[in-house]
Parts: sequence; C-alpha cells; structure tokens
Amino acid sequence: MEGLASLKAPFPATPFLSSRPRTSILPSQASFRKRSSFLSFSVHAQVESDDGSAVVATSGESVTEVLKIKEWEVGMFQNEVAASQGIRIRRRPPSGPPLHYVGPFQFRLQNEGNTPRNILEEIVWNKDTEVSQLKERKPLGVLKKALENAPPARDFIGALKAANERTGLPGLIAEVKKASPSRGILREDFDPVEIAKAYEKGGAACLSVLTDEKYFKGSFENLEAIRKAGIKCPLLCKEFIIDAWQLYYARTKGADAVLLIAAVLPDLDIKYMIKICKLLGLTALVEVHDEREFDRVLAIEGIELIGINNRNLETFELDISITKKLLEGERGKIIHERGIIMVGESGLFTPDDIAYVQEAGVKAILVGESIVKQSDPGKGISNLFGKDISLG
Ligand SMILES: O=C(O)c1ccccc1NCC(=O)[C@H](O)[C@H](O)COP(=O)(O)O
Repeated sequence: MEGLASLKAPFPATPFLSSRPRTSILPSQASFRKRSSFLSFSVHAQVESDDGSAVVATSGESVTEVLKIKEWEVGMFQNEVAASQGIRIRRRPPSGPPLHYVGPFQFRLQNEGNTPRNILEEIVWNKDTEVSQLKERKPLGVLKKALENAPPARDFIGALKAANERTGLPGLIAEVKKASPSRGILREDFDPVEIAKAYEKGGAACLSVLTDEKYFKGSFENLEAIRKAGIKCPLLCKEFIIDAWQLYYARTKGADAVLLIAAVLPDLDIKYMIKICKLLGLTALVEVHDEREFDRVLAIEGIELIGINNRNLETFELDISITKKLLEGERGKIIHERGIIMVGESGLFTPDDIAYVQEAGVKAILVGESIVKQSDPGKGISNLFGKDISLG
C-alpha cells in the first residue's frame, strides 16, 4: 500500500462497555468487508483504533469520515448482537455513511436506519448523545475520585423486605416523577423534596427519582437534593442506563440503586453492569416486560431484584396481568428458589391492583402516577393500599 499514515483513532480509551463497543465486540473482517464494499477506491491512509484494527481512508475520504463509517459499522454489529437476543431497541447510529452527494454537498436522508422507531428508541438515542457530552465534562477518573469519600449506599433490598414484613403488603418504591411521555405533565406544583418527604412519611420503603430531563422533566439535581434533605429511604436513580459510566455518575449523585432495562441492554452489558454495581455497592433493579427478557435475565448470575414493567415502553400499553403471566409456572418457582425479590411496576392505582400483583408473587411495587398526582402524596399512599401504612 502506498503512503500509509498511521494515526491514533479518537475513540475514548474507556475501560467500559459503552453504547458503541470499542474493543471486544467487533464485526468480523468478512462482514466489515461485505458491508463496506461500496468503499472501492485507492488506499490513502491507515488509522489504528484502540483495538488495534486498521481502518483505511481513501483519496476521496478524510480520515475522520472513514472513522465515522467504521464507528457506524461497529454500531450496526452491536445491533445485530442485540437483535439476536430479541432486543428491538437499536443504538443510535453515531454517524452513517453519507447517502447522497450532489456536487460538493452531502446529504443524509431520513430513513429507517437513522430515525427512531418508537419512544424508547428515541429516548435511548438521545441518552447516548447526552452521556457522550457529560462524559467529556466528567471523565471517569473525576467520578472515581469523588466516590473515594462518599458515604456507603443504603440497603435498597433490605428496606423493601423490612416494609413487606412490617405491613404484610408489598414494599413501596414511590416514584418522584413530574411528567412522562405517555401521560404528559403529572403535577404542575412539583417540589421533589416535599414530595419525597411526604412519601417517606406515608410509609414508602424506597424512592425512585426520575433523572431524565428531556422526557420526564427530572434531574440529577432532584436526586441530590432529596439525598441531602435528610431522607432515609434508599433512592433508585430512574435513568435509561446504556453506559457503565452512568453507574458511577448515579452513585456520585447519591443513588443507592439503578435501573437496568433488559429491553435496551444486551446480556453482556447487564452482566458487566451488575458486577460494577456490586463494586459500587449499588443495587441493580433489572426490568423485564416479556417472557424472553425474563428468561435472559434469569440466566444471569447475581441478580437479586427484578422488576416486571406492566407498561410496554414502545407502545405505552398498560396491562397489569403481565406481572401475573410472567410469574406463573416454572419462572415463579425459580424466583422462589433463588430468593429473588420481584417488583410489580406501573399502572397500579387501587388496593385491588396491589392485591392482584401481590397474589401473583411480588414483594415490592413501583408506583408513580397514582400517588404523585394526589395533592398530598402521603395520603395517596394510604389510598393506594386502602389503609395507612405509615410508621406511626
Ligand atoms: O411512563 C412512561 O410514559 C414511560 C415511557 C417510556 C419509558 C418509560 C416510561 N415510564 C417508566 C415507568 O415505567 C414508570 O415511571 C414507573 O414504572 C411508574 O409507573 P406509573 O405508576 O404507571 O406511573
């Protein structure tokens, strides 16, 4: 090859799996060649990425352009891995190869490949951009330093079990949520700390705090403020986690637990993130919505807390019989044998709903809308259970 220039790729050298794998998961040379066959021009430059694989730039393409294409190819491969596990949510295409050239202009037309197919995919793509920007401002080293003197995380599962034993009812994870894509604004006069205090007083075992700003009008400031307001309940950081960096970030903001969504994360990511959670003292609530996701999660070692979301996050459809359906038969037995705590999530409004999911086998519930909308969210908890479950 003529005139090869060896450059270092601008991929961040993170030790993590992130939304676009940089080291372990790479397309085979064959599949890369096959899908890159449209690149048929003379070789001009060679670029080495972190994994040591070489990317070639041509006389017609800048090195940056070729790196973008390589990154796009890797993203495509990751989607293939995810799809093989039944995951429909694709990762954001970081940059696709330009589709059209007209003179000096290049166009990227909207198509199936670069347009989110549903709200969950849109949220995940947006999160990818957000996380990349945040990571630049707060690299992992900075987060690790901040964690050196952080107080230990609180016992999320212990709090749920204690509440369940105390009341004979599922332990409540009460959600501090201002808005959602399916329901819009849930509460105009939204004071996260006041709502958290009312939940704690009303008998909540743990709190879930939405931190996504764009779609839920939440924030990490809310999480921090609740942590600093003297609330004793353990806190779940309700985020769309796609990158292990977010686990560290959540912990620095006072989270005791995080949500891992099986509809978004491939098995390897869940396994890896569970390990990091353990290192950080974080509890992982792993969320499933159907049998396939449930089976994938049951095959992963070290899972202690599983949530069944009654809401389909792609269509918003709510059906609390999903909790019952998933806990019937063999799966219910496995859960029982392993002592995994099950959480019924979403669409719970009445004492009958609570009795129904408890009968199905959950020891905890995650509730937002029905309690956050009440003028007194603490009273909302009594209405939800049909009795006062506060400590006294
Ligand atoms: O609630 C939504 O519209 C939504 C859309 C896309 C992704 C996630 C979404 N919600 C997260 C949740 O599942 C709920 O906040 C949580 O389980 C509480 O549900 P609810 O009691 O029905 O407010």
